[in-house]
Amino acid sequence: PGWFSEISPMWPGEAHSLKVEKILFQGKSDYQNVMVFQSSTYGKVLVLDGVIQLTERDECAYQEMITHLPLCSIPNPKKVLVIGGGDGGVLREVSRHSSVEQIDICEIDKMVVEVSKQYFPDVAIGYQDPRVKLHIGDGVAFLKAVPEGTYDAVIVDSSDPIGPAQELFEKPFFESVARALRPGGVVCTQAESIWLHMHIIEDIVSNCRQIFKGSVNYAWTTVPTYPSGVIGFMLCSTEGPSVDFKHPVNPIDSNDNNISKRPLKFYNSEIHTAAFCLPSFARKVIDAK
Ligand SMILES: NCCCN[C@H]1CC[C@H](NCCCN)CC1
Repeated sequence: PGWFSEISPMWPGEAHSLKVEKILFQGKSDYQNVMVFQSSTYGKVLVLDGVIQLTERDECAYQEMITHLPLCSIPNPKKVLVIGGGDGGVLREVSRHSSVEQIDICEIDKMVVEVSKQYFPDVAIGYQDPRVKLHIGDGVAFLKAVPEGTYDAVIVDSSDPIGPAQELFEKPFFESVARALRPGGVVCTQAESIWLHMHIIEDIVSNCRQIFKGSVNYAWTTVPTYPSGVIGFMLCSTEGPSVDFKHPVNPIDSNDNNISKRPLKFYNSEIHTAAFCLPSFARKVIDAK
């Protein structure tokens, strides 16, 4: 018992804390320290290098939004690639889309997959979908090997720019995503917090505007256990059939066809549209022409 505090140079001077009931796992993979603990009020918690990745109580807000914001914005997603997302939560959400035929996932750290399957079965259930193909490796290398125009959607469910995910925030990676997408294809990336990282977001937006010639939008959601309580996403489309991210064209089917059989806890079409409404200090930077 005691408290876990998420102290990081990425959010100086502040730290979100969770009361710990029991530490369930501690290990060191080839890439990072991995820990799982039972919290008093948020269920089990996954921590990588001291940074909270997900809790059982609020992971729905992140996994549902990062998945359905892109997939509900195009009429008939068939081929989807997940970069990162080793916990399997995004796979669980992608599986709700019956139009999807192929789900590739490229996760660099095998320990994250194994630990999630053991301690977060309701998250890792996504791996049970027969359409899922798991590749353990570096997302940048994976994308280089992908034939041009392969995917309808790419979801970049990364950790933060300090550590293994650093290159997933840089220009060459965005260029390789654009090449792997079909015309009018969409990408959704984890894009930090408007309260903490406006400078990182500014760089990401500027790179995306140069690379993605369709639309480029920033959306955000609330995740109480992420620092500042919010996290954002970059939604971009390649040149081709236009994509209006703010008005979903592909509603989530009824819940009978998804692997987890559980209903959506967070996402709906109103919150989809609302997610793109930004406070003035953020809109000034993000929508700057
Ligand atoms: N599938 C869940 C993966 C979670 N991705 C990230 C985990 C770290 C988190 N830090 C938040 C830092 C402040 N923006 C961002 C999401």
